[in-house]
Amino acid sequence: MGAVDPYYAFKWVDGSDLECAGYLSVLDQRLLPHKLHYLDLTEYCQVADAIRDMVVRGAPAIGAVAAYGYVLGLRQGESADQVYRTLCASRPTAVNLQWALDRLRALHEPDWKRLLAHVHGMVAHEREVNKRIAENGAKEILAYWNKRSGKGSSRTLHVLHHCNTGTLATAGGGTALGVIRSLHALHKNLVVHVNETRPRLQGARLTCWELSQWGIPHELSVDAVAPLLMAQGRVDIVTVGADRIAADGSTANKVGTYMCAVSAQYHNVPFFVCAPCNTIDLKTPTGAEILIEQRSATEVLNPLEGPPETWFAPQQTSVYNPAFDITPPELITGGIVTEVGIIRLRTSDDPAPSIAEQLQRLELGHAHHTAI
Ligand SMILES: CSC[C@@H](O)[C@@H](O)C(=O)COP(=O)(O)O
Repeated sequence: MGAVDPYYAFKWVDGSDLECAGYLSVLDQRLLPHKLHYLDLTEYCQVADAIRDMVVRGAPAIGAVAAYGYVLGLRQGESADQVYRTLCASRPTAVNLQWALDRLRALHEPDWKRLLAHVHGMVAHEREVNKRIAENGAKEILAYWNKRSGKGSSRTLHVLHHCNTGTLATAGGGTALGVIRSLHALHKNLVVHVNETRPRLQGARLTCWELSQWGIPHELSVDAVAPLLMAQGRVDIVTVGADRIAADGSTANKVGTYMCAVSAQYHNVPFFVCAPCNTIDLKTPTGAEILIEQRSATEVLNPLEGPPETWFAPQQTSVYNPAFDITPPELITGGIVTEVGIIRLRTSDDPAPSIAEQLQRLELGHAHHTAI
């Protein structure tokens, strides 16, 4: 899958002279699918605001963008601690953000230009990681599909996807959507059922847009339709991304993921989580310790930010708006697709080694494989 998209979620633009030392260009995802508009960020607080306001979103993308924000902060002469704290607080659930900032801070590198070179390296690595996730996931799902429907079967493969996990959400070609894209290259007869993903509609606005850019057939439904689609036998597999995976496999992802996983298990549909290894947070033992970001009531009550007559509910309505939910490991029946291979989750009738053990083994195997 060597396709290059005509758009990007973020890009560092080098300065041409001493007046302009370079800046971070980010696609304003709030305006999609109607407008492709890029913002130029030169200060770390602008980066923190862009992450908080979801100009840029998606766990791996905000990790990379925060890393560039850290460089901008040091270039401004701000203290490393201050920049770290501000960026870390911008969105708390996705571990990639903290992971990237921890790595940069640990370098104790005062020269922003050297740090910038380091961040470019991290982003290039993430791009490779995305490619491998896409390859591993497509291979795994195709093997499952061939077994189920007969090798070479031209039957349509129906994939359900929640939220957005494509180029827009990552530093490369995507996680779960990257898998779908690779799968589509191998098995043309594929349809993606896209959940609209209330309240911010990442599925409707972003995933449908990316799938149409890529020429992949898709159909949009409101989130609550997912269990019915499964009951009707119209979903063969579910693939989602992840914002943080605890040591026991519990997965924080966009709210609505858990509903899909419960339903997938009930209907015997394999459920795959696709994520880079740096989304696995072995320091967090279970899902109960994952901090779930709470977002504003406005997102639910008045998403168009219009006059009172366009509000979706009475103005005083009290709102609970968690951005993510937690899917327990026993519901991740397909496994976790990473760049080093597939992690199998412990189920009651199929005990598997811990995630830490599997990760270590897969990483060793991967290092061996790439060395030869
Ligand atoms: C590629 S990443 C997985 C997740 O980051 C994605 O599915 C998701 O939940 C994004 O949430 P968002 O709130 O849009 O940042």
